[in-house]
Amino acid sequence: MTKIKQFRDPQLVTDGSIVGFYPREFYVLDNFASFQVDWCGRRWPTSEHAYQAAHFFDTAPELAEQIFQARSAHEAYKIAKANADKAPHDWDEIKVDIMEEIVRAKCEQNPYVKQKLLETLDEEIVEDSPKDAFWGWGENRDGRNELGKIWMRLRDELNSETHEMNTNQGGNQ
Ligand SMILES: Nc1c(N[C@@H]2O[C@H](COP(=O)(O)O)[C@@H](O)[C@H]2O)[nH]c(=O)[nH]c1=O
Repeated sequence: MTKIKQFRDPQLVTDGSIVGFYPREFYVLDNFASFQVDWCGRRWPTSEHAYQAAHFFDTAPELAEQIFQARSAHEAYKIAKANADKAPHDWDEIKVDIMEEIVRAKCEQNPYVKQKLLETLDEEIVEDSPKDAFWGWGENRDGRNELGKIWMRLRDELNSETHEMNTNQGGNQ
C-alpha cells in the first residue's frame, strides 16, 4: 500500500481513446520540467539545458551557447545528441556528479520542487523512462536509475538537515 496520494496519476487514460496532456504528479523531478536553475554563472531555462550544455563547456563553447538559447528542453537534448562526438572523453566518468550538482541547485532554488521532493516521503523514486536505463529504469525496469538515486540522496540530505535542526532546537530548551 502506497503512503503517497498521487491524485493525478490514477486519472491517466492509456487505452488510446483520448490524448491526455496534463503533467503527472511528480513531473517536477524530471529534467525537462520548466524550472529555472542558476548554475555556473547562468540562469538555465531547465536542468536539462544546463546538463546538456555542460557537455561542451570546454570542448565546444558555441554549442553550449546554442543549448542555452534552445527554446525547449527537448531542443537542448537534441542539439547535444547530434553533437555527442564533441563531448569530453571522460564525460561518462563525470556526468553523475555534474547532474547531481545541477539537480541540487534546482531543488534549492525552487521551493515547489523541494516541497514535492519531500512529499515523496521515503518511497523509492524512479525516473520511469521506457528507454533510458542509465538515468531511469529503462525498458525492462531493471536499469540504474541514476537520476532517481540523485533525488533520493538529496531527500536524505534534506531530512537529515531537518532532523539536525530539530535536535539542536530541542537541546537549547
Ligand atoms: N530523454 C528524456 C528525459 N530524460 C532525460 O534526458 C537526459 C538524457 O541524458 P543523456 O542520455 O546523458 O544525454 C537526462 O536528463 C534524463 O533525465 N526526460 C523527458 O522528460 N523526456 C525525454 O525525452
